[in-house]
Amino acid sequence: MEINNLKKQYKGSWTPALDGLSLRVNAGKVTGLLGPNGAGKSTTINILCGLIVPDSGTAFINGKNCIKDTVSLRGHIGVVPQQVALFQNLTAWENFRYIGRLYGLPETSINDHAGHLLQRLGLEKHADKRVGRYSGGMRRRANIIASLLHEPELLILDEPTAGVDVQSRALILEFLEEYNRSGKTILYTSHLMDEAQKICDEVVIIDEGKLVMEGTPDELIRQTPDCRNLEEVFLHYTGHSLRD
Ligand SMILES: Nc1ncnc2c1ncn2[C@@H]1O[C@H](COP(=O)(O)OP(=O)(O)OP(=O)(O)O)[C@@H](O)[C@H]1O
Repeated sequence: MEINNLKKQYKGSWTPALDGLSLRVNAGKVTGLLGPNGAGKSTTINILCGLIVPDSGTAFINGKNCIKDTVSLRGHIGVVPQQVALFQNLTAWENFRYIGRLYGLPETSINDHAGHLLQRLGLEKHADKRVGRYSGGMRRRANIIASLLHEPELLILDEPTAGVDVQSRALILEFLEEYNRSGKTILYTSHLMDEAQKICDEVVIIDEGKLVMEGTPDELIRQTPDCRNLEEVFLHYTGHSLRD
């Protein structure tokens, strides 16, 4: 995945959300897209998914243009948005069957694949409950399953562990590592630096819509004076001022 010189300014906004952002995500790696509030992470993800059109710049996934080839890209990427994107009045099974049909998947493949993922993400006993009755952690896990039904090569997650309990978080991270070991590429955003340091092969730090630093967590920690962990590196490059 490659982004070049992306610029985006929302209508009515004084400052750009993306101000010439360029970055690369290598295939088969877990890459963390990190930045303070308002840095431009969700805007970047939404452009990659074809939900937002940038003012200028390019974005390619597997050689396909994210701005022009949105329909053909859909089969290659799975997206887990910050907000739970499931019907609250339907059960998990009903949601997955509906989403699977939208992707044109055969019924048997939806059943097999969703069944396996429900079990792997600890939801098999709750599959016939309405999603509206799920806890926050269960909703997040169900959201991940929905994004994986079509077995995408690239999985993009926007803060997948925000606001979940320790158990759900541990299971989600373990699952993502396992998914990556099966050869898939993951791009994810988080404000949790210890988590990013643990699971990311590479991290990209952005701020005010621009690239600040990129590299492996170890490289960045070694290169940055007086920093012992990724959180210290992050604060070193993005500063201590609040982004209210
Ligand atoms: N729909 C919108 N209309 C106007 N401004 C927006 C819109 N969406 C985002 N912005 C602004 O664009 C900038 C980048 O926002 P974005 O949501 O991409 O940042 P982020 O890094 O994902 O932040 P967070 O960590 O808080 O989720 C912010 O200043 C935000 O207020």
